[in-house]
Amino acid sequence: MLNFRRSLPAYKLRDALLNSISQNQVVVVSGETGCGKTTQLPQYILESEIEAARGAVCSIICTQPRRISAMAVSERVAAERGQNLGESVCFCASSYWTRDAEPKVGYKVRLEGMKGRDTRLLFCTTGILLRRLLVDRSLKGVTHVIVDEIHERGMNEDFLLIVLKDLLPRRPELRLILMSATLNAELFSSYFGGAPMIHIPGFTYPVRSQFLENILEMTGYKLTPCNQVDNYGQGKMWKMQKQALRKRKSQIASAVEDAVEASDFREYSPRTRESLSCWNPDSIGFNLIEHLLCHIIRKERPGAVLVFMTGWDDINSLKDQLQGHPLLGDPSRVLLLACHGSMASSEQVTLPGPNMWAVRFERRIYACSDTM
Ligand SMILES: Nc1ncnc2c1ncn2[C@@H]1O[C@H](COP(=O)(O)OP(=O)(O)OP(=O)(O)O)[C@@H](O)[C@H]1O
Repeated sequence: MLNFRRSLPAYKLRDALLNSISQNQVVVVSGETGCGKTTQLPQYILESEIEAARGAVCSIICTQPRRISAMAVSERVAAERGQNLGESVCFCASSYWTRDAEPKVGYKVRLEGMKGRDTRLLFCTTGILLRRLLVDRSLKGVTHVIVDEIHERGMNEDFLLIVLKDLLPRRPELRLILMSATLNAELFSSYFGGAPMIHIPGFTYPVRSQFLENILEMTGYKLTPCNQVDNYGQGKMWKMQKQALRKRKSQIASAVEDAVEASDFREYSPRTRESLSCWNPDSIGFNLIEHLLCHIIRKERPGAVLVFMTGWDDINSLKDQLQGHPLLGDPSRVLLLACHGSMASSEQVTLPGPNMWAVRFERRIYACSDTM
């Protein structure tokens, strides 16, 4: 585990991050998904506090925009530290901490939580920290606040930043660390009076972008005017009709059509060019998704696929369609998972068996890191 932690891009900047945090009240940290911001930086701070003999008095709060990430991250961090959430399994390298006194990792989300007297690193939702601020305006005893995923710009997150900015002059020893993907770091830095920015370079996983034309070329799938209307089942005929009869194009659809027209796609096969000429950008295209999933599952080693949809209706209808497919609907090979904020957290965390594929449907693309 230690070797894995050291292999993450964040580790190379550990000292620089800690130095900057000790010298500045606010620091903005950015880096690509998976570089180790969420799981590592809070631990670096905790470890440096332990090294400075402040482990028993530090209190680090790391906010997450969603319940599922607060819970999953705390579990992961506890596991990396050889702990179970809320209890201590002490094989700390230093013998300084007795079993009971070892600083622990916990989480708190609405109506659920695992934290105790010795919790020094707490993952919680933004809403939980806002609620605490209602009754404890100066965050008494808190030494570090880490606001993660600030680029998502939710109402709660923005409001939290306003409240924290107001609090900082009254708590000069409090440290605020803002973490974001690469987007918008400057914006947050300037909001906090030019706070220093640290960028963690490097990818943990290689990322390749494949656009529609590449997918059509790769899979040989042919789009026709008829196979792009999705089946929402008998009860939802209105949705199919809306798709088929839509007269006014959305702004995005018009922009996409203009871009498609402007490009001649000369390097692609006639089949792909023909498909693109009749593509309806307003349609989600369940059939294309089904075809692509089959292609991935047949060609690649077992793994996971995330499919982002626009809403619960789409998620359910697509899942229904795939369940009837001989390959995708085979529960011994593929685990189909629908995920939505209204579902219980236990339902959202289901793991596939060995050598099985997991295909998970999500509504929000920015939730992908949690799901991974
Ligand atoms: N629950 C987990 N199980 C296994 N590995 C995990 C888990 N959580 C994180 N990891 C590993 O730890 C690495 C760092 O994850 P971390 O969440 O800290 O990255 P990040 O930079 O915060 O990404 P993001 O911006 O998406 O939150 C990941 O690349 C992944 O390999």
